[in-house]
Amino acid sequence: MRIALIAHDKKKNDMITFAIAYQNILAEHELVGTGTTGTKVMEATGLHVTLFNSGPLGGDQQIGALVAENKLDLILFFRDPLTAQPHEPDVIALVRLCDLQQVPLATNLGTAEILIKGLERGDFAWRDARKDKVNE
Ligand SMILES: O=C(CO)COP(=O)(O)O
Repeated sequence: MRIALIAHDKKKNDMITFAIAYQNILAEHELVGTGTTGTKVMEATGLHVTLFNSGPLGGDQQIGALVAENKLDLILFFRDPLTAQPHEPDVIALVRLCDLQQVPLATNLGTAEILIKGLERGDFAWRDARKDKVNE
């Protein structure tokens, strides 16, 4: 599965803690991420993350473009609900595209834990049939 890792600044520690805790599961999958989040996850875990731009510089939109083509299977996007983001429209657009393509999306640590355990259990097998199929 191809997994996107994104975290707003105040949620980056959550993402690093999560990536360390579930490193063994994440290692079995292809990881992509926004610039700063992906770099921090690589430094903390040694896992490889394909990097896109930083979120405010278009990274969310680049990841959204992959979702639009149904090329992502899981998005872990830890949002900060207490800080205004200059690129809020990009954030909303990414969430919308996940809904469009039925791509599982966690916007907080609690949901991410449940989804990653589901991933380990094989609950994402249905994605194999849908992968790369757009708007069906
Ligand atoms: O802003 C972000 C998501 O909206 C995250 O971007 P960075 O990982 O580059 O900080």
